[in-house]
Amino acid sequence: MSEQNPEIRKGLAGVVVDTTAISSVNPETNSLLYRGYPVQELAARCSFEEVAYLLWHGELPGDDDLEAFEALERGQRDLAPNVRRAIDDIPTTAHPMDVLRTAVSVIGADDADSEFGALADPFAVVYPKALRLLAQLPAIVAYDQRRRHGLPYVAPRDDLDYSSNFLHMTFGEVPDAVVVDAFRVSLVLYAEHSFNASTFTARVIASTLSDVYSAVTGAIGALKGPLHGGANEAVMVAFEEIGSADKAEAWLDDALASKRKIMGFGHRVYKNGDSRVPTMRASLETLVEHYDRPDVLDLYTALEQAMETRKGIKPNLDYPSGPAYNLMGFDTQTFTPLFAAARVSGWTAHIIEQLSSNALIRPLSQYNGPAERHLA
Ligand SMILES: CC(=O)SCCNC(=O)CCNC(=O)[C@H](O)C(C)(C)COP(=O)(O)OP(=O)(O)OC[C@H]1O[C@@H](n2cnc3c(N)ncnc32)[C@H](O)[C@@H]1OP(=O)(O)O
Ligand SMILES: O=C([O-])CC(=O)C(=O)O
Repeated sequence: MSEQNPEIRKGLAGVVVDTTAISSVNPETNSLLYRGYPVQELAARCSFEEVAYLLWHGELPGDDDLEAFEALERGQRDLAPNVRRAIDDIPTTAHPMDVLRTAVSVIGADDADSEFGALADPFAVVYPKALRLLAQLPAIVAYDQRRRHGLPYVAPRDDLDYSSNFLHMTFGEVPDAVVVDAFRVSLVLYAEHSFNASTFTARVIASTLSDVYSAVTGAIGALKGPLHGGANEAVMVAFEEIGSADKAEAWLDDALASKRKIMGFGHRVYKNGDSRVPTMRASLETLVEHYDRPDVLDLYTALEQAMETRKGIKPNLDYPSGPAYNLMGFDTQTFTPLFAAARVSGWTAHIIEQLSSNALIRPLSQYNGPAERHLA
């Protein structure tokens, strides 16, 4: 690369910026591996807790490891009173991702030992904070949805697994097993995806030796955008705009004519379909059957087929997860915070990895402003 004619890759498209042992996204084989395991196998057989453990530790837990891990996670699920007060002070006109971002900041400001420190052992420094955030994000997300409906905080239950407790704290009861299972699958699929925009944001912030909470707060900000995690919310908005399957084609033609991006379709890395979609679509199908809502699947399929015909672009994970979260009873604006609650496992695994072999992330740019000039 010469200074005169540097190769510029807008959006870092196709640029390999570092190595990672956490996950591998393989568009050629349409596969996604977490620490070597296909995500479909993990989604079929593992709890979200086991997957978070795998991402952080590099191996699946044995029985004793899992028991100890679950005890730690279940023991820290409740929110401190000042975090709840901070949430209460935020107007309900604020987006739930803004609430989540703020609540994580408050948790970080409460941690008297928030700095990375000497970095002799990044895992030892980051892991307890990562686990605390993983345990507390459901309480923030659930409470925020409830207060918007005038409902009180529901205390966590330590006899429930992560997914069941999350739903219990949101809805005040644990729904049928089929619903809990679809929710668990979504969390496993959302947990990790290599150097996506929010994870890269977390790594950039970690690379300056800032702190875990700043890195996670920044990642939440990056995830909020509709080109990234915000798309699951935007999918539902589009479904509501369309209304029914018979209107999907006309809606799409209008949207494309006005140069709109169709949310939940396309991907920077997968150009021939997102490896996670079939698994999440199968879970959506179980929900459609459970709630007897074939209209949802009809609309899903109609828009997917129209998009394939018009643009040849396939859905990403946000496409099936949006309607799935809607059927479960989550508010549309709560969808991206659910993504964040799962992805905090991946973000923090990457923060540990970044710190374990750190280099300040600071690329170059080519200047194209005015030539040197001087004050008159
Ligand atoms: C879990 C996740 O975060 S997955 C991503 C979630 N985001 C979305 O669903 C938002 C909608 N999708 C998009 O905006 C894009 O597909 C992105 C941002 C995800 C990927 O973008 P890129 O890799 O930069 O692809 P790019 O934007 O260059 O698209 C290539 C072409 O396909 C078109 N295209 C890509 N996605 C879409 C879409 N969803 N709707 C309409 N056209 C699209 C682009 O307009 C572009 O067309 P052009 O060459 O005529 O200009
Ligand atoms: O990898 C990406 O760019 C976006 C994505 O699918 C994810 O973060 O899950």
